[in-house]
Amino acid sequence: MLQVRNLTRTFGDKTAVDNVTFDVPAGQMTGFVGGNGAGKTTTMRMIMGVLTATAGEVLLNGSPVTAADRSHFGYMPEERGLYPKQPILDQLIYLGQLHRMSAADARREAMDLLERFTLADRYKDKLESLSLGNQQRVQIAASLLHRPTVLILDEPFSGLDPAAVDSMVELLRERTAAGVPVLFSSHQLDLVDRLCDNLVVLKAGNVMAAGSSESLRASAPRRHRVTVSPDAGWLRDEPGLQVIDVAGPTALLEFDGDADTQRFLSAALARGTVEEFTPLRPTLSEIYREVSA
Ligand SMILES: Nc1ncnc2c1ncn2[C@@H]1O[C@H](COP(=O)(O)OP(=O)(O)OP(=O)(O)O)[C@@H](O)[C@H]1O
Repeated sequence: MLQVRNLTRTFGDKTAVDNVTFDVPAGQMTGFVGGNGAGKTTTMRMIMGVLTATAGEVLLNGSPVTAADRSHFGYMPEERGLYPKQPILDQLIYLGQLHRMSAADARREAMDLLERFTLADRYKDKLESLSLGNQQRVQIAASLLHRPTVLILDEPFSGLDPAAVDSMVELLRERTAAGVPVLFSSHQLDLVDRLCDNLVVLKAGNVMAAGSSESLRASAPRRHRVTVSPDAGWLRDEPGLQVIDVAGPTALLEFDGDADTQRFLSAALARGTVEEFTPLRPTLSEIYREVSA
């Protein structure tokens, strides 16, 4: 487990990251979301040690993370840093060797990753000859090559077509299942919904919500959709709930924390027919919108 504890970073008199605390559990994918300038990249840079923290610390399995630990991390930085003029495979092998892989192992792993990203036949090509999306696939291969113990990925999905997103998702799921903590930032909330076991929401350098998807969903407002007849007008006067929206016989209700939904259902049945009474599970993107509003 990777733990971020009270991380803070100031630039002059601006606090970009302000006392940020969250966990990236082993074997889970943690989505890191927040608007432009929220502080995601700055936090990831501090986790990787490429930027010093003004305060706070990063722990790996309970101990302060060391340079040796970090050398086993996989990092996909915001500023993609490969060499445009070098052939793809050569530079992947070189990067693997920097992580103490043998040339043969690095070649095997690199070709396997290129295969999965349908780039195997381009292995001799210079990086700059690839489309931007394909360059991005090579960047991903570079961060996964040495079988990292922790993955820190800054916007790994940006610029990928749906097929590449699927390959990336499959790869990340494999690594996660093998026990690797994965933290990735994204503005693509549909992907975050699809992938995340955990979510961290940052706004102006502060954590607005953090935790497992289940706990965040459980602590979100309890909403139900109800369809009643002959009319839904009486709902507005019902205690213990707010009517968020009404369209004809169907209403979106938000119950107070301690309200008894079964008592409400009995009351509704006493007034007529209840066609539908459905608890709504909020999506992570709805939770994100709620907490960062
Ligand atoms: N080197 C720097 N010098 C001064 N300010 C910086 C520096 N790096 C980041 N900042 C500021 O810190 C804040 C957080 O930026 P950061 O890049 O971490 O946000 P982000 O959440 O990754 O945003 P985006 O989604 O747009 O990539 C911003 O206001 C940014 O301008």
